[in-house]
Amino acid sequence: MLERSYSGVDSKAACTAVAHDLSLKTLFGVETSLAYHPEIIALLNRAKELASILAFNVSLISPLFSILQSVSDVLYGKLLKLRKLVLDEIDNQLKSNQQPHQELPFSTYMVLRNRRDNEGEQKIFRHVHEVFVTAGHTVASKLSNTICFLAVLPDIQERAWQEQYEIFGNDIRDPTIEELSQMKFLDRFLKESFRFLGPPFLGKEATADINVDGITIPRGAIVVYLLRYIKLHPKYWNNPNIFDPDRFLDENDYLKFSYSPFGIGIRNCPGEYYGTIFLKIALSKMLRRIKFRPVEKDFRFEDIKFKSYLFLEVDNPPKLQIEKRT
Ligand code: HEM
Repeated sequence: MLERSYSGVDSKAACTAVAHDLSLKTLFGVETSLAYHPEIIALLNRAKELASILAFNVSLISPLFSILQSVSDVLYGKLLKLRKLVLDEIDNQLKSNQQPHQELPFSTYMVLRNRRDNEGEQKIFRHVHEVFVTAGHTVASKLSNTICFLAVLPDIQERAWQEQYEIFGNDIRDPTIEELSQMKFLDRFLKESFRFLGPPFLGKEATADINVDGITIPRGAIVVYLLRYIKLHPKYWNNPNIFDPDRFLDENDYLKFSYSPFGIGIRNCPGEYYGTIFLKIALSKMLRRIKFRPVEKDFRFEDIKFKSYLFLEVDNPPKLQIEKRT
């Protein structure tokens, strides 16, 4: 039960718990309440940091493979409690499930199939862990970072709340798909947030010789495109460093490929729809219930520092004060 207000809330830990709980619930049908397990949250965040160090130093993976394997086994070992929570819940679900297995959540069905194929528990848990990383960490970091933007941009937060009020009045029920599609300002807010938060760069291998402005990129070359640079370049955006959701009012105002937070082409993100819907539901529910502001009152958007993990993330999230809306 929310009291009137809390001060000093660590949005990163809170959002890691919420996002992982929800992705486990959606994809495995498992209830975990990770907010009551701060040590698991800390380990999950450490695992993400390890993964991002490797992502930026792929050349280390091969020479250090056996060391990395042991580090990751220690990490998985420490996550035993989580493994138990998840696998016990899946077992309960399977025991009480009267439907054919195809009716189970997709990921539970995958675990079951792995078991039938006699995969070891370690391998099965790795499958569960992959879901944490792709579905849990991505939305957790986006959720905590967008809350941080709302907190330090009170006018934007007020407009986002106003839109919710127009759709729901004082009702705090879950939104329907139709109501989600009415949240145009929230859409623009998320788009603008992703301009600051998406991956700093993406890499692709050229599958054929490609000619770009007279320069030939040979087949097999790795092409790295610097998204961060493009998304904040004054050639493509007016006042690129200003946080302005309304720049997305007219989609013709920006070049298609100067904005691609979910990647481009056939290997783009398959979780785009899930991730966006997740964030809209979570933010809609929060905006209607609470107001965020930084404990340090002078903290402004310009004070935010970004750091590259797998994605760009707010490196210095302010502690938040949250206040219940009446
Ligand atoms: C809102 C948060 C998310 C963002 C910003 C995001 C962004 C991205 C980006 C930029 C890529 C690389 C695409 C490319 O190389 O062109 C990617 C790949 C991927 N994402 Fe996401 N993602 C998000 C959420 C999710 C979720 C929720 C899932 C799973 C349910 C997911 C699963 C994946 C997978 C499996 C890939 C690899 C696709 C492949 O290599 O074929 N993502 N994501």
